[in-house]
Amino acid sequence: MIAHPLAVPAVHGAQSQCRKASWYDEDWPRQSIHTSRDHQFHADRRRVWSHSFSDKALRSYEPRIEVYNKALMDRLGDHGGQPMNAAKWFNYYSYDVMGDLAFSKDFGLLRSGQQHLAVELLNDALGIQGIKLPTWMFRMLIAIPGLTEKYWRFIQYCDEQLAAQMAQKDTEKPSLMARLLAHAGPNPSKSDLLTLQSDSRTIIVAGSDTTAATLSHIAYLLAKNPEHIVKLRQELLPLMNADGSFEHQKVYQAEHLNAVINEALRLYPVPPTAIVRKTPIQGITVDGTFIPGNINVWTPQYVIARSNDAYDQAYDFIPERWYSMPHLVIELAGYSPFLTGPYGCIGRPLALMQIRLVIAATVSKFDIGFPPGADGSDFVENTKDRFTWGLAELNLCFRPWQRSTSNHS
Ligand code: HEM
Repeated sequence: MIAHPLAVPAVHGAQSQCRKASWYDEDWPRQSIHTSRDHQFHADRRRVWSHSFSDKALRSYEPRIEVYNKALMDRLGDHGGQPMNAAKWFNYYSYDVMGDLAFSKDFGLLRSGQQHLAVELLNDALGIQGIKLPTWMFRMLIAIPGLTEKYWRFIQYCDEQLAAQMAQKDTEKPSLMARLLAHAGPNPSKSDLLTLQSDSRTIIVAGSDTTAATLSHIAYLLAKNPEHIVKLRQELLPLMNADGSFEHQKVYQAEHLNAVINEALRLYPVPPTAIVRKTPIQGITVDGTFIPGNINVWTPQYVIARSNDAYDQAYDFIPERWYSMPHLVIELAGYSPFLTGPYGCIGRPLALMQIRLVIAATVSKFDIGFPPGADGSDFVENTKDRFTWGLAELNLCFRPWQRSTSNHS
């Protein structure tokens, strides 16, 4: 582990010779855009995926996302300001959005309010991976019949989503998976099929879990620091449409909104710790220290975020450090919540669009606070690092708020 801000560009930057470590082989022979360790295979796969994240594609997703955004606001409102597990509802929201965009399928979690088998399986599967066993031990464990049944049921579930998508002929709503299938052609080879199955799993995990965790942490931080809800409203309400909705085009440059998201991702990055890379044979040098070749390294964003070498007042939630108080960022190179370089998050623009629109809608409709006597410490203390975050219950009150009912905010 190298908890040094300058290790981030050295290990993950565009010029770095470090490559994905054997941890990514856990699913071999399946390899996706995320798990492939073959540089050329990965670059080719990324090219295929990139069409789904163009500006044009993103614009076409916005009305689809808006449907789930409205449903989420309805659900937050249904509780009438009483305590509710916000992490659960953000999870349902991000899973519904992922189902629609990735598979043209409405999973209906927000509508039904019922835990979906897939979310349960996803949590169980990530729980097993979160133990972070050495790859050989993990592969041995999952080969023992019955021991890791839930893990295999999740893999099977992802394969079924792909099969359903393959069976679907024409759809009015193009999906990420349909684009990947179109590229593979009508009769994908056995290895193409393995890749598509693995990509299906990547979409389900990367496309929902990360966004839900970030929304939950932002809501927690806003409940703890309500002065930033006031500040967000001052910035966002002038950008709101007459019907109370927001357009991404109008809010994507809102500096305090972006700063709140940046600061939440600094304090609670996903994944928080281990994005493991293998150093090149000749080794690397970080701030004058030589790191030998052929070893596993990672640069824990969670730890670097709390380092005084990287940030002034490192433990404090100060969104302004990202625009009007840049002196509070001592070493910017250490901040990389979506990673940079060849393996950086391809879903970044989609994730940011969803988060901006949900936060704008939430603060324009609700005050966010903790139930009486609570301060949210249960949430942070019981949330676990299991590659992404295994979120604990986040009990929050969303009290309806309207501009006319408040004097100052
Ligand atoms: C706040 C939300 C998100 C955060 C913080 C985030 C962060 C990251 C990070 C740090 C990585 C590198 C992981 C590694 O190398 O093991 C990554 C990779 C990836 N992310 Fe995201 N992500 C988010 C949302 C999304 C969404 C919505 C999608 C959409 C499907 C997505 C798709 C991917 C994919 C496909 C990769 C693998 C890219 C590659 O290896 O070339 N992510 N993400």
